[in-house]
Amino acid sequence: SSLNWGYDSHNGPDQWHKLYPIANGDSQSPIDVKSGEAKADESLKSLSIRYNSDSIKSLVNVGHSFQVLAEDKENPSVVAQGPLKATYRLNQFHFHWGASNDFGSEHTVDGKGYAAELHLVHWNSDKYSSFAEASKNPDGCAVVTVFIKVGSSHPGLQRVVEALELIAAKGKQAAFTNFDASTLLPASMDYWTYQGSLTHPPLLECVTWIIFKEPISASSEQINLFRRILSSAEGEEACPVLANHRPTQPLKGREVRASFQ
Ligand SMILES: CCOC(=O)CCc1ccc(S(N)(=O)=O)cc1
Ligand SMILES: [Zn+2]
Repeated sequence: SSLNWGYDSHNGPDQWHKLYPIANGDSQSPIDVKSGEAKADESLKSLSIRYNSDSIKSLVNVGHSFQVLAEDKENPSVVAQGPLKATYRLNQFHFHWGASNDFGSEHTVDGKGYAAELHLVHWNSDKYSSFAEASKNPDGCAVVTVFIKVGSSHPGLQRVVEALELIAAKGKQAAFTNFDASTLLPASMDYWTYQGSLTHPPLLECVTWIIFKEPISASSEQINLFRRILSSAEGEEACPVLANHRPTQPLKGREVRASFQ
């Protein structure tokens, strides 16, 4: 039976390798970004991000987290350029958080964790016909990543966190439209990039990671609303998702490049 993987001691990151041996692979994510060892690469172009608010459709509780789903068939939201050699379509975005605001991000920078981390998940629609197909290839996916630190309330995030009460229980889905995901991006487009994997099962090594250096801010109340997401279904004893971040993985010789000096 497929392990109902999660983030508890009995089904968490240390157990995943039993059903997903790639967990111990050579190109796993997240990693600790050592800023002094990143290679400044002038050939890295600036990112081209075109998000349109009519491609965002719904919000779903997937048990260990929630996802904002994008319609990725016609007039999609896309990312291109930067380290990418193709156009990648937005499939969904989601967040990772921890039990306290002292940690919760998946990637870290020089050992420092943030309170949360936003992942905007895209797939290579020049070469593949779906996320599932793309995820079987090293050039299949691109995840644009934004660190979230605790500070002032984030206006763009407020619509997302207010909608979470509609999908408190595992499996719940709600309409969520007319949302401009670009409001969640930081002002600076400086980023690090490296080749890695999905950060939870199936842990496929299909991701070009693009990590913005500048975090956005969210209030502790907004981040607290993430923790009201339940891994339990309606009618079951409520089990809040207090944390859903994988520990950093060995770099195993991979290079991290920086788009800035
Ligand atoms: C091919 C089926 O794969 C899935 O459904 C997993 C999707 C999945 C998408 C993104 C990520 S993350 N945290 O690395 O951005 C993990 C897993
Ligand atoms: Zn993620």
